[in-house]
Amino acid sequence: MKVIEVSNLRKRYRDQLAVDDVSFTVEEGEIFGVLGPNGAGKTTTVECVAGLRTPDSGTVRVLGGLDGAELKERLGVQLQSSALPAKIKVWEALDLYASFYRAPADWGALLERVGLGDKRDTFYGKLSGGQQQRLSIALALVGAPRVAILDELTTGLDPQARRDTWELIEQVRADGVTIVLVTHFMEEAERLCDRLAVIDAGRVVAVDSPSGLVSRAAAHQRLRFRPIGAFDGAVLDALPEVTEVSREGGRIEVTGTGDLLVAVTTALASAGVVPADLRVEQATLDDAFLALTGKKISE
Ligand SMILES: Nc1ncnc2c1ncn2[C@@H]1O[C@H](COP(=O)(O)OP(=O)(O)OP(=O)(O)O)[C@@H](O)[C@H]1O
Repeated sequence: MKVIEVSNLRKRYRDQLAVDDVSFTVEEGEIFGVLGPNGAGKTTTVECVAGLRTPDSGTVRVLGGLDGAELKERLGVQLQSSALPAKIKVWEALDLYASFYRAPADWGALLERVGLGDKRDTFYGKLSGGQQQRLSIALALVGAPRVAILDELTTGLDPQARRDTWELIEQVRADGVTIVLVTHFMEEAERLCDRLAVIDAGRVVAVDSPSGLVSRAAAHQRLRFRPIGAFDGAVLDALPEVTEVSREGGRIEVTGTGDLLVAVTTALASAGVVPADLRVEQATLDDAFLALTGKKISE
């Protein structure tokens, strides 16, 4: 079931065209990434999805067409700008946010879940960056939403806090919440997202799984090995994944697409050839992004 349908979305701020033509759909239960460099139009797009901005044109349908109060009940949003006053205590923030919903989650349990059980009475201003981020995730979830939009979830966090947050997001998804994750971190996108929309300059340049993007955009992967056994290049030439087989001294170099490693190793095994010193130069999501947009994403 599609929980979000965005079609031909367009949004201009005075002389700045922020979102030019964005379309994508999000399936129930997936972690859907919106990936792009700074200023690509990601935040504007998700603000339109959340009903916080009105698009100039195009349509957004969430959960079959909810809007207004119904939409707010079902959608949890964590935006980059949602800073709280320094003097609000953790429990007060949760209690306040819970009061906005007809059927809120048990925020005590949520607090434990985000690892802030012992910070109930701490002022927001006294929390570390990672703890503030965790609280903002708890606040996005306090209405027990079916869809959560999380914008730049781990920006500014150290690597450990970032990994902890990723684990938390996976648990939230396991509970059946559909998640839209705005990010410009490739590692985060690769690790968490089932599918991604790559956005550049207000346009969607591709929608696919991380591995699909990698194999689609970064067409050429390369394998190198030293064959042990009687090697005949024709065995590999015949594979649809293989584009080229070349020899360099005693080493073989194979370029190709798709599941090249599996295809080549399987074919070699059936031909009785052992690929010694096998090296794989795997394309990454960074390569895919570069191939799709012509630029490197800034971290
Ligand atoms: N309220 C606003 N008024 C005017 N221009 C805006 C406003 N918000 C965003 N913009 C501009 O619209 C473009 C898209 O911004 P947006 O915040 O949607 O991108 P983004 O991909 O989320 O970037 P970032 O990761 O830096 O937040 C940018 O050029 C930005 O400067």
